[in-house]
Amino acid sequence: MTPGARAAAAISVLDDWLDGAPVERALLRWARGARYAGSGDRAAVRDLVYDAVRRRRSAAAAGGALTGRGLVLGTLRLDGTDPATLFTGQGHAPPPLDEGERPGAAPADRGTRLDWPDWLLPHADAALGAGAEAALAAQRDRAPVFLRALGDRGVAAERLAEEGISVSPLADVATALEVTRNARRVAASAAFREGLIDLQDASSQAAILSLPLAGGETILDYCAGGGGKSLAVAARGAGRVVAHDADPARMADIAPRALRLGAEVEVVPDLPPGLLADLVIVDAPCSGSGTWRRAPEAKWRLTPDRLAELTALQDDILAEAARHVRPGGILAYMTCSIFRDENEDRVNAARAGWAADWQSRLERRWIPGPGGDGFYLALLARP
Ligand SMILES: C[S@@+](CC[C@H](N)C(=O)[O-])C[C@H]1O[C@@H](n2cnc3c(N)ncnc32)[C@H](O)[C@@H]1O
Repeated sequence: MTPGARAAAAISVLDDWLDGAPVERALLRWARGARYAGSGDRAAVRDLVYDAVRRRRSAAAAGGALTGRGLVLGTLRLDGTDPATLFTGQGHAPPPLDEGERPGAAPADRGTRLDWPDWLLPHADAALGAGAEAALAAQRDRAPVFLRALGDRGVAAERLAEEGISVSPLADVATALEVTRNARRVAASAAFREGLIDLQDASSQAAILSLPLAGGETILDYCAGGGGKSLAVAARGAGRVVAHDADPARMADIAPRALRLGAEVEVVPDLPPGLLADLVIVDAPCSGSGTWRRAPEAKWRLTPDRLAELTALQDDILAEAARHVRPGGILAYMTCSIFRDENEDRVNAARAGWAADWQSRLERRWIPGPGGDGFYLALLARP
C-alpha cells in the first residue's frame, strides 16, 4: 500500500470508530476487507489510527473536523507531515485538500491542547498539581515498551540482541528493560518463549518491587485478571501465590504464562472463605487513566457516572479482600489510575470506616511519563 492508501484506510477505520465501533473492531473490519494489506501496512494503519484516537481533540482542531478525514489530516499536521503529499487523489489515496482544509490556528484551550476531556481536567490537577501538564502531554504520545527480566537483565538483553531487539535497563527499577528497537518482535522472540522476559510496564514493576516481601509469604492476588501481578510477586520468591478474580475467564492466560515463566501460581475461581494471606493484593478495576496512551479510547469513553460506579466498586472490593489479610498482614491497594477519586480517596474512605485501626505503611504514586505509566500503591497493615 502507498502512504496515501494507508491514510485512506485510517480514515475509514476512524469513521467507523466515530460511528461508535470500538477501535479494535473497526481495525479488524478494515483488515478483513483488505487482504492485500501486508503486516507493515497493517501496523502503519494501526499506528496512524491510534495516534489519531490519542489526540482526538487536537487532531480534529488541526484537521478542521471531527471526522476520519479531519483526524488523519490533523494527525499528519501535528507530526509535521504536509498532508498534501498523501492526499493526492491518485490511486487509493484520499481526495486532495480543498480550500476549507487549510491549517487553522493552534488550539488555545487547555483541554484541546492536552487532548484531555474538560470535565477531567480538575481531577488531573487535584491529583498531580503542577505535574499535570507534563503527565497529560505524555499521554498524547505512544507508550514506551517495557519488559520485566526474570533473571540477569544483561543475559536477557544479549538474547534479545541476537534477534535484533535492543533494550536498555532502567536505572531505578531493578527488573525493567525499555525496548529501544524492534518492540514488535518481542512476543515472538526466543527470549520471550524461554521465559527470560515478560511484558510489563515499568511502574507496575516498581510497585511490585515496593512490596515488603522477605520470601516465603502466602500472597493472594484478589483481582488477578491476566496475572501480571501474581507472576511478578511469584518471581520475588513468594511461598504460595493464589490468584482469584470475580471473572474467572479473565485468568485463562495465567497457567500458560506461569508455565513459560517457570512460576507457580494457584488459580482459584472460588476462594475458600477462610483463606488468610500475609499479603493481599487488590489491583482494582479502575478508569485506567494512568495508561490512556496505551488504551486511548477509554479516555473519551469515561463518564462521571462510570467513575462513580468504579469508586463504589473499589470500596466494595477493598472491604471484601481485607477479610483475607491475616492479623499483622498487609493489604496492597493498587490502581493504574492517576485520580485521587480512585486512589487516596478510596484508602481514606476505608480508614474512615472498617480500616480505622489499620496502619498506613506506604503510599506511592507514579506519574505517566517516559519512565512508565501512571500507577498508585498504598499499603495498609492489619492490626
Ligand atoms: C486491573 S484488572 C487486574 C489486572 C491484573 N492484576 C494484571 O496485572 O494483569 C482488575 C480485575 O478485577 C476483576 N474484578 C472486578 N470486580 C471484582 C471483584 N468484586 N472481586 C474480584 N475481582 C474483581 C476484574 O475482572 C479484572 O480482571
